[in-house]
Amino acid sequence: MATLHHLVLPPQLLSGHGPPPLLRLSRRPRPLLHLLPRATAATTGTAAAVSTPSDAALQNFRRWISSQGADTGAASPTVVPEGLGLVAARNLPRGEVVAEVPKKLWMDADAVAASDIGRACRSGGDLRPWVSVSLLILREAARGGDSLWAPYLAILPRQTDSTIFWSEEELLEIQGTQLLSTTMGVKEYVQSEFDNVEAKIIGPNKDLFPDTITFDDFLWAFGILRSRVFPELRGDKLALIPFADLINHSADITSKQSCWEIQGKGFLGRDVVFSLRTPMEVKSGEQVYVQYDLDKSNAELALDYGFTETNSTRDSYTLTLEISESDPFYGDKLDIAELNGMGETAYFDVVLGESLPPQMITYLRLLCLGGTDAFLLEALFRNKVWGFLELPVSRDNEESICQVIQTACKSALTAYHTTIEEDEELLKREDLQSRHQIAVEVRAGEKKVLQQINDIFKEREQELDDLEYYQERRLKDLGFLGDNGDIIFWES
Ligand SMILES: C[S@@+](CC[C@H](N)C(=O)[O-])C[C@H]1O[C@@H](n2cnc3c(N)ncnc32)[C@H](O)[C@@H]1O
Repeated sequence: MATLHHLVLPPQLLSGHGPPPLLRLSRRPRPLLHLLPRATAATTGTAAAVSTPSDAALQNFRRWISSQGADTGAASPTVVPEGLGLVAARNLPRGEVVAEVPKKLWMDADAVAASDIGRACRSGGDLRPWVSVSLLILREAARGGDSLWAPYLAILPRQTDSTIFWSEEELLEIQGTQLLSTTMGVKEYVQSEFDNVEAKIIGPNKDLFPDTITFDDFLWAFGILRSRVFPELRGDKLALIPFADLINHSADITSKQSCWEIQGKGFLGRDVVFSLRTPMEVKSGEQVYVQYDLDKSNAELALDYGFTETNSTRDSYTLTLEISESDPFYGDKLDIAELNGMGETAYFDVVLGESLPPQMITYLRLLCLGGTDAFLLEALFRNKVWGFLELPVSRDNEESICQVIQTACKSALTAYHTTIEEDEELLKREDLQSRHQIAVEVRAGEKKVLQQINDIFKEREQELDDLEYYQERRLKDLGFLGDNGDIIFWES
């Protein structure tokens, strides 16, 4: 039987009245974040309610970046509605270099290796690049003014509106969403990585990490990387690039062309720089923007960066389909799925206003195959069955995929605590706080996609009598069935 997962709120978020907390006698560790002085003023209004650095910190950062050999004359870090951003210091034609940041300023694996935590990170075994760069950020923050990066660390935000930083109360606004489940999954993953580095690196190296590093500190570093690393610089290439990472996102930029490159400069090209270019012409005094990622859904934007777009192509829902182990044909179905590049579980991202992903219906037909259609699962058909499943197999099979999906969509829709109409009313309000707005946009988007999927299969259910099924196609192929559906006998 096909199963389609919808995601439920973890019990601790369903009620504000859990069991009384256990009394702990240990001192609550003081988070390292107090060492990070991104300052005071909070921007309000339609944009994110983010804190912005003091004038002094910003001036200090500007002085530092140019004194370190970065070429940043084309744009200036400035307070903008999105927090900090880069504002053009002169008219910039499309493709003009906005900044060149030398490698010695990047916070990346090489910087970790060259730093005083390099040896500890190496001895910690196979640390993921983001984990070791996070430790570098935290270590450098703890070194205060002694750190090369102190002026940069001082202007980093303490938080973004990413859902990883939301309170339990704020998370209640995304009850029932896939975003909630992903957020909780990411936090659990970060927690397990934290437990590992705490045991292997932080604990045994008190000389390097004399201040307590809490999970919140580590989550902050993770959030900084997640929101500021250019998407193509992930994995081993992961690097935080001061100054270049101040560039904000605009939905108006739809070019797929990359806005940056890594270049060799100077004698024999030995001086490696990160070169950021403007994807659009920008007038002096205007903010330079880029497109962070055209393929991310609103839920992904909310999780990674803490904002969403009103563009409906960002609304999506991931259907998870799986061949149940209790299915009497489990082995055969799995074999067929694997032969066709799929597995026991398949994920399909359905986007609002777009047709269903290729192979979704084929996979669904496989999941629901049974009864008198089960002969198609026999070894004899193994190499052809996927092709057969691309078209309707039988009325029973097609009816059951329609019902499975409609039941699953309806069940997923009941997990949300508001209707699409209620969400749309809320979105008309101008006083919505940024996190509330993100929550409403994501949950409304998910529900619209679920509704769309439900409607597609409801409509299909009405058409079951008009579809052509495997047996008819087969008879036609063999020349036994006329176009109007009558059986052709040799005698006639
Ligand atoms: C790469 S940083 C850009 C610099 C950042 N604004 C700062 O103050 O340091 C990405 C973060 O900027 C903010 N941001 C960027 N583009 C935005 C947008 N279009 N709307 C709202 N916030 C945005 C989000 O907080 C995001 O996580």
